[in-house]
Amino acid sequence: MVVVSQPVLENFANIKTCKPTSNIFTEIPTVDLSDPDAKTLIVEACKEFGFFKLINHGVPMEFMDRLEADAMKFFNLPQPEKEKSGPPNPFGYGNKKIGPNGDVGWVEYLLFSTNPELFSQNGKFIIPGISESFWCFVNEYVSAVRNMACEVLEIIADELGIRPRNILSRLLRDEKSDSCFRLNHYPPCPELQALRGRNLIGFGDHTDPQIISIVRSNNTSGLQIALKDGTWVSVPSDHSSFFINVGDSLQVLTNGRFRSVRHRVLADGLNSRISMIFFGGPPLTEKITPLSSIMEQGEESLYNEFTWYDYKKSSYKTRLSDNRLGLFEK
Ligand SMILES: C=C1C[C@]23C[C@@]1(O)CC[C@H]2[C@@]12CC[C@H](O)[C@@](C)(C(=O)O1)[C@H]2[C@@H]3C(=O)O
Ligand SMILES: O=C(O)CCC(=O)C(=O)O
Ligand SMILES: [Fe+2]
Repeated sequence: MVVVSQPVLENFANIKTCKPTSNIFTEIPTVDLSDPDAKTLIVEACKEFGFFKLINHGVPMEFMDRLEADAMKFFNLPQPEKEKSGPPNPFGYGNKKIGPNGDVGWVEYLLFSTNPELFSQNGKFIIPGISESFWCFVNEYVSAVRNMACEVLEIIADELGIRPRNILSRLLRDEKSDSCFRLNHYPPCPELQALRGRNLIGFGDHTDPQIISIVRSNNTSGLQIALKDGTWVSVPSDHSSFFINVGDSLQVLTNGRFRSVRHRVLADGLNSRISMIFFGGPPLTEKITPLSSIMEQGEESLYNEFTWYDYKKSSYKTRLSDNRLGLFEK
């Protein structure tokens, strides 16, 4: 990776670029949630890729369309209007700067907590400048996607022999669940040609710290995942499906059986990309440790014991591409 030279492309100051990859992930594991074989396919995909595509998921298309339209309305506001909802701390509107430690990308975003106490107060949305309708559409979408994420986690529990089967899903349903929701807007970048064949990074490579992330985007591609051998592959977009990422916490809860997927987003030269991601996280006090019901006799945890609070605190001191889990490996 290189940093774009100054002052030629001042707009892109500090935004990284990467070599173009021609690998399209054509064999992307695709799971039909209504298929009786879904459980085997989900578990295989989580072990091999930490990633799969979900179809027939039961989340109404109107929920996605309504939210996407309101999100676009927000991102089309004049810059000073949007800035009324920022800076992110970590919740709120952010532009180019990702997290507190100097990461930047060709992206603007809104980050919300889904914890009711941090989402709204006295019937008012906690982030200023967000309309009532926008707030309702976020709520409607997040509730439906959370339910679907819980169904996936229960299927995983069944297939791995984890008892009780709601041991993972209850972490997302808990009223103190530290889940969050992100709307990302990657504006088109017509100046891309000036980068002489390199790609501009929209959202730099990273793994998600939570248990599970549910990604939905419009029909502009850009998402890439890293395979086990480190090769980057492009995920063809599909606006009616969800893409599911295993997060660091699920890697630990399964004692490394599942793999937390490294992913990134590249900017597009012509089209705007909108993505909506639900990050399913546990309550802050929850211990993130391998589930006893999957451990074989004599098997030891690969990780030192920590709570979600410890992990989150440590994560916010890291740069996006750091190996955050490495700090907790035995
Ligand atoms: C650079 C950072 C942004 C991030 C917090 C962090 O310090 C490291 C993890 C990042 C990440 C990646 C997944 C999600 O988008 C996110 C909300 C999260 O929980 O961890 C972001 C954080 C962020 O943007 O605040
Ligand atoms: O925008 C996307 O598709 C993915 C973004 C992402 O990985 C994140 O917000 O953590
Ligand atoms: Fe991510």
